Amino acid sequence: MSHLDTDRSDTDHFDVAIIGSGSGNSIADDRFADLKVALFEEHSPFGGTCLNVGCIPTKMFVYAAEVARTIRDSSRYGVDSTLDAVRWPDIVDRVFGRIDPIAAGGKRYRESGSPNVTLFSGHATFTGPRTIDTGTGRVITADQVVVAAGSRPVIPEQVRRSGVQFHTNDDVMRLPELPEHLVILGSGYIAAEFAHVFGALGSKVSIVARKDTLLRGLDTDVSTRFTELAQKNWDVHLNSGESEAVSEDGLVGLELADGTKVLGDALLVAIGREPNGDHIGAEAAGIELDDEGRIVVDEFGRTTADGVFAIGDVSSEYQLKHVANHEARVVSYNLLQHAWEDTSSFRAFDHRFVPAAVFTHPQIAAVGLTEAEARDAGFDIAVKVQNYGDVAYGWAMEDQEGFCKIVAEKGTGRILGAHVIGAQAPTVIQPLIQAMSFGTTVTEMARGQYWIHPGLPEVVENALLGLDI
Ligand SMILES: Cc1cc2nc3c(=O)[nH]c(=O)nc-3n(C[C@H](O)[C@H](O)[C@H](O)COP(=O)(O)OP(=O)(O)OC[C@H]3O[C@@H](n4cnc5c(N)ncnc54)[C@H](O)[C@@H]3O)c2cc1C
Ligand SMILES: NC(=O)c1ccc[n+]([C@@H]2O[C@H](COP(=O)([O-])OP(=O)(O)OC[C@H]3O[C@@H](n4cnc5c(N)ncnc54)[C@H](O)[C@@H]3O)[C@@H](O)[C@H]2O)c1
Repeated sequence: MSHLDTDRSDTDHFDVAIIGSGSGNSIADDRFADLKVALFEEHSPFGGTCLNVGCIPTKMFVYAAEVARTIRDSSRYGVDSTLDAVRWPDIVDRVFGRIDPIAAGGKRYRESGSPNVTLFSGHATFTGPRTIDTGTGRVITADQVVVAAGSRPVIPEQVRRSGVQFHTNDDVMRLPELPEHLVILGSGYIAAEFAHVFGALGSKVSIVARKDTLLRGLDTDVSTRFTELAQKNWDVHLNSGESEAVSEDGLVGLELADGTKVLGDALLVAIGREPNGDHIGAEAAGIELDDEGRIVVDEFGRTTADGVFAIGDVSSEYQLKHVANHEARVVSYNLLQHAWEDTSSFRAFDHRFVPAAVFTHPQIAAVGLTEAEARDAGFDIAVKVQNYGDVAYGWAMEDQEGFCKIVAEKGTGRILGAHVIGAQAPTVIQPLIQAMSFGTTVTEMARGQYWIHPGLPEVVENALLGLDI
């Protein structure tokens, strides 16, 4: 018996407690069949952000937006077509008609299909070390706990107190009608993806960004190109300063620092997401949060409280589902070691080459260091920017927007970063993620394999060959 174990005969005592049914729900698989597990989810629908209000529905909307865009752009290829109508309610039904039953099925499974798991549909709050008020009238204890409580949209105080009606990713995908004019506060992933979705489906889109570029966290060449293209596609207000939410004549929107009013019939707030670690009684549990409200974890996912792990948006600087999934796999394994202080049998998080993609128009994907980060880190680097339009498939697409940029270390030929903007960027970049993860050098990658001709990944091949390493 480890020092974490307590009295197993107590009905309110569990082997493992998991707070959050997003990535947390994947932890208790068949390997946990002999363990008594408590799972907490306060929200309906069940299944967390990615399934219900994040990755999955947004990408289903993005696909519909791509179809609409393809139709609108078809004449440049000699194919004339007209977009007859966008049936927004049918698009919403297609998305949630698929997702809602999956969420309901997931909940049913945890309620009645997995006998070792007890689902508590309430807000979990620590009242002491590994002691949790379930929000359903019971207090439970557990030998080990995983906090997988995710994050929520940041709402600026001036928007909150204005009383102006606004939306977030939680509800904007279920609007009863397609807005004629959507005003978006923010310039990051969510703003870029929803601008594409609503813009392509027919809404006028205004983006209000505090600074001079959209998607500022990305490589400068990518964010600059994206900002230029966004200015052609949408009504973009850069350097807005702090905006106030306003409503006028039945319209809602923002008043920028210079007094300009940007008004439409719906306002979307997308200025980042904050971790939910401040809502779980962290202090009573002995769980430390950092300055940005994230739960502090080590490479094994251990928090500062004995027996308590954390994964995903609540503790990770990467608010990405593939990272939350990876962390869930690692912590799931570590839980089964029934160890805490002796980490010799534990697995560690691998955050070396975390990729990300923005499913906007054009699509964007990145992995590793930006050019500026590589220079700041003191690397002697070679950089190559290869246009989609330089390779045969890019000609076929008449592409004048996309490029693949690779940053590599001179001498060693090590790939330090890759940045793609253009059609299918998240797919085009995957071989570069693989090369970086397995330590394949520029020359090995460029010439150690065939590149299908004339496939789009030839843009990667040519970028590699163009590097002066
Ligand atoms: C619009 C949008 C699009 C996105 N698209 C992508 C994408 O394309 N690719 C990608 O990689 N990532 C994407 N993400 C990010 C991704 O959704 C998150 O990184 C991921 O879902 C985080 O998973 P998680 O398990 O940490 O948290 P969540 O999935 O948020 O799960 C946390 C759960 O815990 C519950 N909970 C919280 N506190 C308590 C409590 N005290 N008691 C009981 N229950 C509690 C919450 O209700 C929630 O269901 C997107 C996010 C958004 C918002
Ligand atoms: N495809 C994907 O993987 C995907 C898609 C959507 C969301 N996500 C995840 O969700 C996270 C949150 O997305 P997001 O777009 O809300 O945040 P974000 O961090 O991507 O971008 C937020 C933007 O809002 C700006 N901002 C901050 N405060 C502001 C204010 N008061 N007024 C105006 N602008 C302000 C910031 O400068 C930043 O550019 C992302 O960082 C990402 O990790 C991922």
